[in-house]
Amino acid sequence: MLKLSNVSITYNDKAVLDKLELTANIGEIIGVAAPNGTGKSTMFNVMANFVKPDSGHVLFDGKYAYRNEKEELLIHKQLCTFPEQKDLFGELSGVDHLKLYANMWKGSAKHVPAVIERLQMGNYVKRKVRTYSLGMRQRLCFAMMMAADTPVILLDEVMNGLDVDNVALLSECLMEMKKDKLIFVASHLLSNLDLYADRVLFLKDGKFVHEHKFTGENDVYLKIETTPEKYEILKEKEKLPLGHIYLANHLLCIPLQGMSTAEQTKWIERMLDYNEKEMTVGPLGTVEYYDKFYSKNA
Ligand SMILES: Nc1ncnc2c1ncn2[C@@H]1O[C@H](COP(=O)(O)OP(=O)(O)OP(=O)(O)O)[C@@H](O)[C@H]1O
Repeated sequence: MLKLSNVSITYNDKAVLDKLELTANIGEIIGVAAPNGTGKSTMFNVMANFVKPDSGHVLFDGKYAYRNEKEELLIHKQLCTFPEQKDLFGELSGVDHLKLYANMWKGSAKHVPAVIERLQMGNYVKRKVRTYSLGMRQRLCFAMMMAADTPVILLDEVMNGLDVDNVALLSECLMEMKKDKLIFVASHLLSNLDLYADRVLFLKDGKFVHEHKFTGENDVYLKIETTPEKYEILKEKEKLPLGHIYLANHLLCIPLQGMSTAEQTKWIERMLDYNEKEMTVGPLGTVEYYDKFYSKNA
């Protein structure tokens, strides 16, 4: 559906995207994680052709690239980027915004009432946008994208400024929407990505340094909260298994895959002496991979 090939872009002598490769398909939610200023928005801007890469290209449906206006139009009919709050019109109502997006992409606004109902916006959507709170505006931006209902959606910081209930509501909507869409979500709300993403891409130095897939077949780790001092003692006294990692100066992860039950139990018992807060068993999540790639001691 969407393919990036050899995409590079340099700003001020820094390769923000460096020969980036990616293939993504309908039915997927793809999380993109990286610290501020890494290149997530730049990647979306290239996907939407708001920025031309120095080299490489974006291909849709195996045939359309941004080679001319006709192709750009064909792609833009299929792709919607998350509107920014600053692009909303204070003197128009939420309904006006929704109708605008619905008509622009679908040529009809028949589905707008269903969007309003799903996002529980009925009590304020007829008011002028200048009277909305931050969270109300953010929900409207999300609703506009639902109204556009395109097959490809690029969401940059979609959960910004939302309370817990609204994060849960939008997360549910994303899961409902994904069956006939390809959705990208760039977010700093890392554990939220674990809820709905099929895979999370970690961008660093212009490339994806890791792709975390939520396949249900991820490696299982024993995760122990321990101090750097205790970790140093551990390294000396215990022969830690190959593949263990110590994340962000606080979390030791010991791979349990391939160990017998007796061996696994032995490690749990041994770690009781070193554990500071809690000890858990499970796969590494987005937060832990993020620590692995971006914490100061990574
Ligand atoms: N038009 C531009 N001119 C010069 N530098 C730019 C331009 N656009 C982006 N950059 C630089 O490219 C880098 C990546 O920026 P980008 O906005 O893509 O990061 P991001 O990962 O989306 O960050 P954030 O999480 O803060 O939104 C930054 O160093 C930024 O200053």
